[in-house]
Amino acid sequence: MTQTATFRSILAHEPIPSDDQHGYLHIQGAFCPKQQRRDGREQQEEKQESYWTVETLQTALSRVFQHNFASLGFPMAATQVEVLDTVAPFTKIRLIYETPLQALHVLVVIRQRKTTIQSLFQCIDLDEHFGSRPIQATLLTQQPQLSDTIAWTRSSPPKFRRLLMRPGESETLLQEERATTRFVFVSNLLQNEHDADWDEPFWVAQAIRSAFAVDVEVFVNHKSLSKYCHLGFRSAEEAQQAVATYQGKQVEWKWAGATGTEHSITSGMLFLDYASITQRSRRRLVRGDGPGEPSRSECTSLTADVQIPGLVLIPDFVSPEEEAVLLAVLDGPHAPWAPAQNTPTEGGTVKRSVQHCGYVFDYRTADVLRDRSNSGADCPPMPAVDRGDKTLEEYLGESVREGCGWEVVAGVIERVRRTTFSDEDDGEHSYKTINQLTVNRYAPGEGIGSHVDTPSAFGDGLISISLGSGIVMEFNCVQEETKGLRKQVFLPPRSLLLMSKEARYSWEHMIVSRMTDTIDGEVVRRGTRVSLTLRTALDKNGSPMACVESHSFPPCWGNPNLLSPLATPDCERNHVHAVYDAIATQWHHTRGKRGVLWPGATQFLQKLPPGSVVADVGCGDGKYFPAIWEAGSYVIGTDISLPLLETATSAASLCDEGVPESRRVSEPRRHLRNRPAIAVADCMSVPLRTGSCDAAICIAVMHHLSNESRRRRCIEELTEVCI
Ligand SMILES: O=C(O)CCC(=O)C(=O)O
Ligand SMILES: [Fe+2]
Repeated sequence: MTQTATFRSILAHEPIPSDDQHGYLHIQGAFCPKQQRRDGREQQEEKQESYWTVETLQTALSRVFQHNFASLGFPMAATQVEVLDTVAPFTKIRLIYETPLQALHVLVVIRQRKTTIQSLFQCIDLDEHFGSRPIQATLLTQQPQLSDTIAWTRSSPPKFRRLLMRPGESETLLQEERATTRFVFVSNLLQNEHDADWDEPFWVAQAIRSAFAVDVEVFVNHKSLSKYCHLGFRSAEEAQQAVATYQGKQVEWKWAGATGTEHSITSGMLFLDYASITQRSRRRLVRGDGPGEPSRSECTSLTADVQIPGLVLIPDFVSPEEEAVLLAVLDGPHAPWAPAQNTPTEGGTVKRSVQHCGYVFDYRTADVLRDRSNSGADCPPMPAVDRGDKTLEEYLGESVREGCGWEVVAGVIERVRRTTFSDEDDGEHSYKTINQLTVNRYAPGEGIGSHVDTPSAFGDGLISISLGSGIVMEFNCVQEETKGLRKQVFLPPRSLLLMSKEARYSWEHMIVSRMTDTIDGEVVRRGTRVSLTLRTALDKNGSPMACVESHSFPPCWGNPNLLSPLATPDCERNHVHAVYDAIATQWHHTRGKRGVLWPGATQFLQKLPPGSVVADVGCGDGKYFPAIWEAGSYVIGTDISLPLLETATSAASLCDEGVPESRRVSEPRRHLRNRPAIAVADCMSVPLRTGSCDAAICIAVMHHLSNESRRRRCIEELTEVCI
């Protein structure tokens, strides 16, 4: 779960009518039908095309919530259902119940059963495809005067300070309030971090409210329940009073559980501080994006007008024919889209699809995964040209004519490396060290959050080629003097955008998630855009990483085995297989024949019923064969090293010369050893039928497998031959 997502569990963030004792429940999700995309993933229906309106949704939800649906376990009907959003995908719904306790019951049902939007609508026989994610449910506070829309951002040093601000508050006011805002951060909530009862934000909120004995909003997130929370008091004075009273004290948290049982636990020594302002919200204030403020500036299509030093737009960098071939391979049915990854910038996961070549960019850590042999860091190499005597353009032309998609990707990358970009102030530059490609696919409505590409991960010179639909990219200045300045640039299809120097480091770039762009006054509907982002991944010293490339296509990424454990990594080939092949004979004489076995393994073998068939995966020179035979079982041995297996079959291995007495096979069992059943095989793919063995052993093999997915795969294989 990402930082932003954790704040989903904020309690009490919506103003509600002040009248009564009703219970208010917020449910969140995408309450709008989804289309199945070609790649099988879900896509929210485009709002313009959807028949699904606030009214349809309101009617459907009323049917769901104004009945007691036994199948869903809702214990009571809501007295009112309100759709709070006015546009698809309608994410916020408010349910009003007769009493807070009723609302609480429904909350518990939704959370415990992980109720999905699909299951909600299924029960009224709505024949549409909705999301399969659990609904998020939040109980609303009874203190309407406290809440406003609140902006949270990630922590910035000092660690626990967070912003809580109300729209319309001026920066000066916030600055003044800084010392004593009405918002307070409280840490050390628990003496014992693992207090089992304290596991539900609702109880936490209840206990804190009753301990502070004044109306207070409680902001907790699931991950930090045991550690900290934020409190919103009605005034700075009340906050001040609370800080003075509770600083360094221990308090007794008391709450009534779902069944009414009283609970109580003791806090740690509380630490309280006022919440502070973060940069992001400051920027919002500077650029005046609050309610009633002037709306966004219009987009200019020419970078010349935009004037961000280091920003260069080259129209028609790829030809329409090249574009068609590129789209066919990158966005076709076999496009190797990576699994969704977490990104803290966009509230959970990257919504658009992404592919990486060369090195994976990890959105969770905002860093490049430099060790390609780690699990999750495995991705196709950079496609490279192999053009013989042809010029690059001849090679590209031929590849386009023959529809060789990967060759065209490789050729275009090479064209970028050879392009010289000129800069009035700074002379000429080219980016020959490009070693990383990220392909982004933006369906209409999808975008990318505002960011500067991690400077320690990528060098100067970020290049983005747009294919398919054009799009407006927005630039937000983060340089101190001009912070908050914002410019928009239209990136036409087939153009190349270079962000270098100031444009790369002092401006964030983003693509707003929306269905249309306003380009020079005209509203233009977005289509699907596929972009190629080319960058130079850096090592920890800031030098370009090696370019991992291949000119055999398609690069080894037959999706869905993008991270296939089946391919033997070079490190295993060179440092395991080759070594055992080379030392097989010595190994057998110095290790195998000495017959030193692991007691755990021999005990296991002895416990097997006589007559069992045992797979010895990675059997090497058959060191365990005598123990298996001696236990009255049969063995089938496999190993990747033929020389090692040869020693298992050699006369030497079958006679007892040099073998300690205790490891020799007794006379009645000798016949078993005459013809050991062995095969050269990779333990990633054991050539034995499912369930054909009674037991499997795999001794001193696992540590030779160089990543987690390969180790897991080996264990799966072992299990499979025995089921
Ligand atoms: O799609 C683009 O043009 C930009 C992508 C981007 O900014 C990124 O992947 O960091
Ligand atoms: Fe970027």
